[in-house]
Amino acid sequence: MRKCKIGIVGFGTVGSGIYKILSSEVDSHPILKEIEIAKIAVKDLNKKRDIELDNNLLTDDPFKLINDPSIDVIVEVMGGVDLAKDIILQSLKLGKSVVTANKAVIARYGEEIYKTASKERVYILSEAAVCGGIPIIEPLKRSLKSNCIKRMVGIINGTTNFILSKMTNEKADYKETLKLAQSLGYAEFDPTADVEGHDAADKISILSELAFGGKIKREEIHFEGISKINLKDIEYANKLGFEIKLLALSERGQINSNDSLALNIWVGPSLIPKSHPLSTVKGVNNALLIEADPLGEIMLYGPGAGSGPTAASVVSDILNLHAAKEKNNNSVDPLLSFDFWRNCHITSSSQINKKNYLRIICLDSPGVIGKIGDIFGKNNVSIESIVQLDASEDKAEIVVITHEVNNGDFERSKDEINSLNEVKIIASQLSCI
Ligand SMILES: NC(=O)C1=CN([C@@H]2O[C@H](COP(=O)(O)OP(=O)(O)OC[C@H]3O[C@@H](n4cnc5c(N)ncnc54)[C@H](OP(=O)(O)O)[C@@H]3O)[C@@H](O)[C@H]2O)C=CC1
Ligand SMILES: N[C@@H](CC=O)C(=O)O
Ligand code: NA
Repeated sequence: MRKCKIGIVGFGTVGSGIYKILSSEVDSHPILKEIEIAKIAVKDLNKKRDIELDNNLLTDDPFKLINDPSIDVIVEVMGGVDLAKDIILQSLKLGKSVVTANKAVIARYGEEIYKTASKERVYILSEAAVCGGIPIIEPLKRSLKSNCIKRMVGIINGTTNFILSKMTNEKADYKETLKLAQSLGYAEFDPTADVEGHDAADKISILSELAFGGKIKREEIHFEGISKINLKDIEYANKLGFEIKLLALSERGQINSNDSLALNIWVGPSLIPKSHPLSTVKGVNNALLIEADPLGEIMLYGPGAGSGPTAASVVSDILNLHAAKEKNNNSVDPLLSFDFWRNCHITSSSQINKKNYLRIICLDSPGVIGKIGDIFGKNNVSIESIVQLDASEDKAEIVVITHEVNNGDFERSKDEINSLNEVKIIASQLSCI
C-alpha cells in the first residue's frame, strides 16, 4: 500500500496525542505504518514542548502544508473558527481529504464543508469532534443507517461532566474543578464554550444533522450551561433520587406540510433518576443513548475528551479515508462522505413538552405551597412532587418537579409564581428526564 502523508495543523493536547500514536509501537492494524507525518503547523515555534520534535517538521504557516503537493491529508486540530474553516475549505478545494476534531466549525459550516468535499471527490471526517474517543459519527453515518433514529439523549461534554461529578461526589468547588479540567486538557481554549453549553450545542447540532439528514440552524438550538448550578441543587436533587448532568437531547417530531421534519433539540442541566443508565456516567466520560427503529435502544459510552482517546479517533479517521482512497481510487464511498437528504426545522421552545425542576425561595408562611400549586393547576401544569426542603428563620426553600408539560404553560406559571408576595426568588430551574 502507498504511504499516506499527513500535515497536522495544531500540536496541543490532540495534536501531540496523534504524534504519540503514530510514533509508538502499538500492536494495531498494519495500515497504521503507512501513515507518515510530513509537517506540523503550530502557532509559536519557540514554545517549549513535552515531546522532542525534529525542528524541520515544524512551521508556523498552516498554508505551507495545504499547498505542499506531497501531502495527501490535512489534520486540523488547532481549534477556533474562521482560520480553521479556511484551512479546511482550501485543503478540500486542493483535493486533499481532511480530518478535524473541530465541532465549532462543523456545527456552523458543515453544509459548505460537506458539499465542497463531495464536489472535490475527497472526504471530511470528524469522529473526534463529538464525544472525543467514542465512535459516534461514523456509526451514525454507516452502521446505524438502516434505522429510523427516534431520539438521542446524552452527556456529550466531558469538562462539565467532570465538574458535576466532582461537585456531587466530593462537594468540590466549581472554579477549582474547572481549573483542574483545563490542566488535564479537557476544556476548550475558552472554557466558556464548555460551561455555558456552546460546545454541547455544537455537538448535538452535528449529531442531529447526521441522524436526521437535514441542515440544522445551530443558532436556533436552545442551550444552557452549568455555571449557575450550585451545591444546594445537587444536594436537593440527590435527596429526591436524582443526579444533575448537562444533557443534550434531539428528538424526531412530525413532518409538516412543507415536507420538513420537526426536531426538538436542546441542551441544559437536567435531573436524571439515579436508576437511569446516564446517571452512571462519571468524570470525563460521555454517553449517548440512541433510540431507533427497528434497532431499539443502544448506549455508546466512553471518554469524551483528553489527548489519547481523542487522538485515537483522529488516527482512525485517517486510516479509514486512506483505505477508502486506496481501494476506490477515484470513486467516492457514499457512506463515508455525507450529504443532506431532507429538510429539518427546530420546534420553538414554547411548543415543546418537558419535565421541570424548580427551586423557589419564599417566605415560610402558611398556604404558600397551596398558592404555587394553584398557579400550576390553572396553567395546565401537572405536578409530580412539591416539597419544602429547607426552612430557616422566616425563609423556606420549595422544590417542585412537574410531569412532562408544555413549555409555554410552564413559563407562564413561573411568571405568576414570581409575582406572588411570598416568593423572594426562583433560585433555579432545570430540566428533568
Ligand atoms: N482537548 C480535547 O480533549 C478535545 C479537543 N477537541 C478539539 O480539538 C481541537 C484542538 O484542541 P486541543 O488540542 O485541546 O487544543 P490546544 O489548545 O491544546 O492546541 C491547539 C494547537 O493549535 C496550535 N495553533 C493555534 N493557533 C494556530 C495558528 N494560527 N497556526 C498554527 N497553529 C496554531 C497551537 O500552537 P502552539 O502549540 O504553538 O500554541 C496548539 O499547538 C479543538 O477544535 C477542540 O475543540 C475535540 C475533542 C476533544
Ligand atoms: N471540551 C470538550 C472536549 C471534547 O470535545 C469537552 O469537554 O467535552
Ligand atoms: Na467521537
